Parts: sequence; C-alpha cells; structure tokens
Amino acid sequence: MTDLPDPWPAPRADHPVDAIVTLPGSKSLTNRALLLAAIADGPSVVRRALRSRDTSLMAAALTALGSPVDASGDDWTVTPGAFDRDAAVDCGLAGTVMRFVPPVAGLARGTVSFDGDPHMRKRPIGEILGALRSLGVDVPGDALPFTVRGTGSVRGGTVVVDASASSQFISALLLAGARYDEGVDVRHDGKPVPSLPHIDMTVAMLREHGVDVDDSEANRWSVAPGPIKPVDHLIEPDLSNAAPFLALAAVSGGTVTVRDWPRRTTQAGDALRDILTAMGCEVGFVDGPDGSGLRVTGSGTLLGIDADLHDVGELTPAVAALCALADGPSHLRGIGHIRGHETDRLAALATELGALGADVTEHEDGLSLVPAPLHGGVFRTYADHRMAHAGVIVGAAVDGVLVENVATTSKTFPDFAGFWSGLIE
Ligand SMILES: O=C(O)C1=C[C@@H](OP(=O)(O)O)[C@@H](O)[C@H](O)C1
Ligand SMILES: C=C(OP(=O)(O)O)C(=O)O
Repeated sequence: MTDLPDPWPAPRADHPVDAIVTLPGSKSLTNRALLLAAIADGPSVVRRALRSRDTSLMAAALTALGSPVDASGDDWTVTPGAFDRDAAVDCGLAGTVMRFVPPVAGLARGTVSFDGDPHMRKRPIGEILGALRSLGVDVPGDALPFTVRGTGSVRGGTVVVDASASSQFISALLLAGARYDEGVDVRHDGKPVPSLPHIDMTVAMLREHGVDVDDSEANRWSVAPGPIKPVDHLIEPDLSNAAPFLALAAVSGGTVTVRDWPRRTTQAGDALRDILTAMGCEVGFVDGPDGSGLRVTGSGTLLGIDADLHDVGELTPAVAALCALADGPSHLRGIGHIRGHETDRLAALATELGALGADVTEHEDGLSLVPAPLHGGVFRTYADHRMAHAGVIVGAAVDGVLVENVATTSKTFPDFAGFWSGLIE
C-alpha cells in the first residue's frame, strides 16, 4: 500500500460505476473461527481468513496465550496449545478482541494483561468483567487496562448480564463456555440486546464445532461443558464491508456485483439487501460466467427510509451517508448502542455529515436527515473504519470531499482506499 495523503481526496464518481468485486473475508466470522480453533481439541484451518488489523490482533492474542496461529498464507492454521504462560494482549480498537479473549484468558495458567488504543479504554467492557468474576475468574476492574489472573480452569455456571450495550458480551461468554467446568448459562436482563444476528452467528459456529447450545428461550443462552471439535472454516466475504461498494452503485446510478454473497448467512450485513431495495435500488442474486453474487443497480434516485437498525447497527455509517444523499427524509432508529462503537457514531455522523451541509438531527437512539444540498470539505473519521466508509460514499457523489485518516479502514479491510479508487478512476 502506498502512502496516502491525509486528508485523502475521495474520488468522485461522475459516471455510473459498473464493477464486479471480490471482497475480503468477514471480520466477525474470522475472529470467531480463530478463537474457537484455538480452544478446540485439534488443529484447524481458517480458509480465506480476513487479513486486517482486527484479525491480526486476534491471531497475536491467541498465539501469545499459547495457541499459535500461522497466518503466512491465505489459509491460516491454528494449533491449540496449553495456555500455560503469562501474556499481554493488545486489543487495538477491536471489540471482538477486547470482549472475546478475556473469557478464554481465564483458562490460562498465568497472568494475562489487556490494553488497547486510547479510545478502547472508553468502550464498554465492565459487564463482562463482572460476569467473569461471578463465574469464578479473578479479574478486578471494569475498563481497559485490566488483568486476568488465570488459574488453569474456570468454574462457570449461571450468570446474569445486561447486554444492552453490546451483543459481544453474550457472544464472548458463549464462545468460551464449553471449556468451563459447569459450562455457562447466560441470561440477559436489561433493554433489548442489539445486533442479535451476531449472537446467532456465535451459536451457529459453536454448533459447527459440536458444542451443545440451547437458545430456545428468549434472552437466555446455555452452553454445555464438553469437547470443541476442530473445524475447517471457509470465511464468507464481509457483507457489512460490502456496504460502501453497494452504495457506490446506488449513488452513481451504476451496477455493482459482490461475488460469492452467501444465499444463507448469519452475517448482519445481509440486511443491506432490504435496506437498498427500500432506498430504490434493484437488488438481486445473479449467476453468470463471472461467478455468482449479489447485484445492486442504482436507479439514479435515492429514496429516504425509516429504518430500525437495532440488529444491524454497524451498517449505520454507510446507510446514514446514503440518507444524506437521498431525495426524501430518513429516520434511523434503535441504535443508541453505537455510541459505544469505535467512536460515538451518532455524534460523529451528525457532526461530519452536517459539516458537509447535510441537515441531520441527532437523537438519543438515532438520526433523522432531511434533504439538503451537500458541499465539499474535510470529513473526519475519529479512527473509525466505518466513518471512512461514510466519507467516501458522500465523496463519490459530491465534489471536493477530503476524508481524514482513510487508512483507519485497515481495521477490517486491507488497502481499502486503493481498492475504492480502482473502481472509480
Ligand atoms: O460479534 C461481532 O462480531 C460484532 C457484534 C456487533 O457488536 P455490537 O453488539 O456491540 O453492536 C457488531 O456491531 C460488531 O461490528 C461485530
Ligand atoms: C462495531 C464494530 O466493531 P467492533 O468489532 O470493534 O465492535 C464495527 O466493526 O462496526
């Protein structure tokens, strides 16, 4: 990757973009596959793993604990080992590392310290640390930095958490639960849990590994203690990271096909099919000589939407950018929890879209936007990869948009800016 100017002039798509793209693998699938492989009963391969900052941090964390991840090729191999040492884990800005690794660090015979980027110290983690304490893990504190003092085993059992701030609190406990002496029985008590598809993804992957999970009751998940079968995973393309590319079809009146879009998936990004249809795009699966995938064609006009994004909050930045370019008003609801993402995304979107002329109102749990003429300017990203996606979408439609720190996209997408420019220029 070449050095990028900062701020980066976002390429303007002054023609309908016609492209077929192969996207890197899913962050959420890759990091679950790596973690489960590291605590499984034998070696596994993670094929087409996403190579990005979040997944490299996960690989480094598991390697430091004692299960080496060989990431030298496209297919990563994971060899479970004894967690018999002290380790230091850098969480960067990866929620999946900060939330998923401490419950397995409790199984270590050693002291495991955790820290991360400056903003990571503000992202919510206290509920998990409290839950781990009540399951028998010695982990004082309620924010980064913290230290897990592992004893080689975790009692486990029943625990109540308020997961209204993040579904990752539930996923984290379930992923490690089969390795706890009594398994884990997690109940949620609080406002509705966001991002439920991500919990379904966790449950589905545990079952692939032969783990017995009961999710038959709302707000309760039970993992039985037992073996974790090694599994070779083939990682699907990251459907949430498809958002800016499909949005490019929508804003340029072109056609973009994302190859290998799964017909059935637990990825939250699959909701883009309905969202883009509601915004006036033509959306459908295609099978052709160039492979199969999802094709989106922009109609030249973008309709505003009223959408509850509670289940798919990570799509908000890209969707909000589209709403800022739409011909009618939009209301995005149910997403108060994304204030705890890589940045306070509601505040950041209101500020940055507003700075480019958008008429945005920030609510406690959402955003409303009404049509207004947009203009160029600097779009700040707050080290948030998906803010950069929002910036480039607007920049494709509006002259003179400069995206600050576009390199932050490396969290989940290698050389995003180069890939994006290649489609437009
Ligand atoms: O488990 C996961 O892989 C994720 C869960 C969601 O987190 P929240 O529940 O905190 O929104 C999602 O937004 C994040 O990008 C990835
Ligand atoms: C919320 C996100 O990430 P994380 O896994 O760091 O929570 C995201 O990618 O939109």
